Amino acid sequence: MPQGGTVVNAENQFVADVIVKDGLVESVGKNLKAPKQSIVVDATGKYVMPGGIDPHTHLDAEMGWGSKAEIISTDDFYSGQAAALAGGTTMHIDFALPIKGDLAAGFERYKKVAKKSVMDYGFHMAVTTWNDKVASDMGKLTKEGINSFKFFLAYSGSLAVDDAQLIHGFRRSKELGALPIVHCENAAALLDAQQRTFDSGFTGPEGHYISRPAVFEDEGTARALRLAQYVNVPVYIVHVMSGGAVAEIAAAKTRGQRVVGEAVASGFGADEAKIWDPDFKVAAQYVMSPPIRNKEHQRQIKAGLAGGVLSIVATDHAPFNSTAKRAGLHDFRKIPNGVNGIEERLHVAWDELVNPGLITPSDFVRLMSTAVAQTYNVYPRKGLIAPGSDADIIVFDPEVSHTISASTHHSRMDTNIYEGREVKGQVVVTISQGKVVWENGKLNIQEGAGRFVKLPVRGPLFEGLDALDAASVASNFPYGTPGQPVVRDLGTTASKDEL
Ligand SMILES: NC(=O)NCCC(=O)O
Ligand SMILES: [Zn+2]
Ligand SMILES: [Zn+2]
Repeated sequence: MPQGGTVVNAENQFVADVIVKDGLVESVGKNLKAPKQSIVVDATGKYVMPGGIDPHTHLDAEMGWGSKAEIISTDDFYSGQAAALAGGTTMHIDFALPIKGDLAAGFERYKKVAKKSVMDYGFHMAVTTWNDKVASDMGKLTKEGINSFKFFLAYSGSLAVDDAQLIHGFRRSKELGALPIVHCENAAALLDAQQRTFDSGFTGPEGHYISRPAVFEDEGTARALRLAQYVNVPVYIVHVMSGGAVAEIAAAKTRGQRVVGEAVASGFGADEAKIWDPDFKVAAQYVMSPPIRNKEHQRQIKAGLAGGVLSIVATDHAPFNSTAKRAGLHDFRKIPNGVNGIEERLHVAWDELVNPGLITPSDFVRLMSTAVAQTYNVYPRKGLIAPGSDADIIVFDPEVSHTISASTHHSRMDTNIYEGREVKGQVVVTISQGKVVWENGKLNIQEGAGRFVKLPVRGPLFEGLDALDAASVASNFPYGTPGQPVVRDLGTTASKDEL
């Protein structure tokens, strides 16, 4: 297996050989003798890293994301994962969506469509309403390998929850030791701004950008964080796209909250001006929510990643091809929201973060793989190159340049938001479950070889929360006995004006 390369884990990097056996890393060290029949990959002068883990994808997603049209995303679990492997991602966590609010029915559908998988995957479950069955299904799903629940504060009328439902969801997630995940935007302000923007004649994709100013994301992020503080539950903020949201997360962490901030490659590696392109096909592919913002926001997101305020880089790969995007030809509110990224994530992040010296290769491994494995409690099985860990490994050549294009990518998308971008650094070999699945620009994958990775609840993020609970109870009872109601003599007969 990889010989002579520089092994890079989140904590360190060192020159070593890696021996793989039966899908696991057997040994890591210098001058190891490769067992007979084993495949040797010459990694001299290259990096050998844990396979990427993308915690935010929407394959075979039966939602138009804001467009309300029942549109299915262009990549299914076969094509999306093929693209992932070609880009060095060896596991992803997809968002199972409820069917008419029914979590159990939604999860059954996703288990079926995932059968065509070629690599390991997990699931989050989205919660889009609140009732006793939702609360009960959340408990059942944690027994089936789901340890995180998604709440959208946007997409009114389809996926959005209100504050009361969010508080219920936070409380139930905490009870279960499951991580609540939030899409943060202000739904009411969005509806107001979208209507006013459309009425002002901005019906094209640029109307999407105009009607989702950063303040809506900043407010939604602050609200989600404060309600998580109220419930005292760890919280994961998806696709942070604004500098204000980065600042809200930094403030929450400073006051002691347990927050995982997620960036997405498009949030710091795509050109926000393209949504103004006169060609609808070009512009519409950049419609995602929250929108791709300007270079100053992108700078703050990169600083957040380099400085540890943001912990993870994902993609939010929600691929809708140019035909699907035409649902909003005359009304930007009907354009299915989403961009590609599952194949480009490592390349764009390396080019934007490592090549300019903002982060080290070890930081890169942490952001792209290790922090995801730790957040979702599958470390060190995943996210590490060490004996006993899964043999999900990539060989990365930092010297090779290549150009990103829909004409060569492995997604079924007919567009690519990074079209024509030249990047320095490329995944040249991907090993998944101990097998070489990507080498010399060729995939060698097998439908059905993918495994559903059950994600355990009550990971490290939930350790010691009760002590915090006790402290917040005490701080709410500056007088009297914490937790004890005050006993008063209210007399026995109500006065006549009280009757
Ligand atoms: N982000 C986006 O525009 N589409 C995917 C759905 C979501 O994550 O909001
Ligand atoms: Zn979202
Ligand atoms: Zn998403």
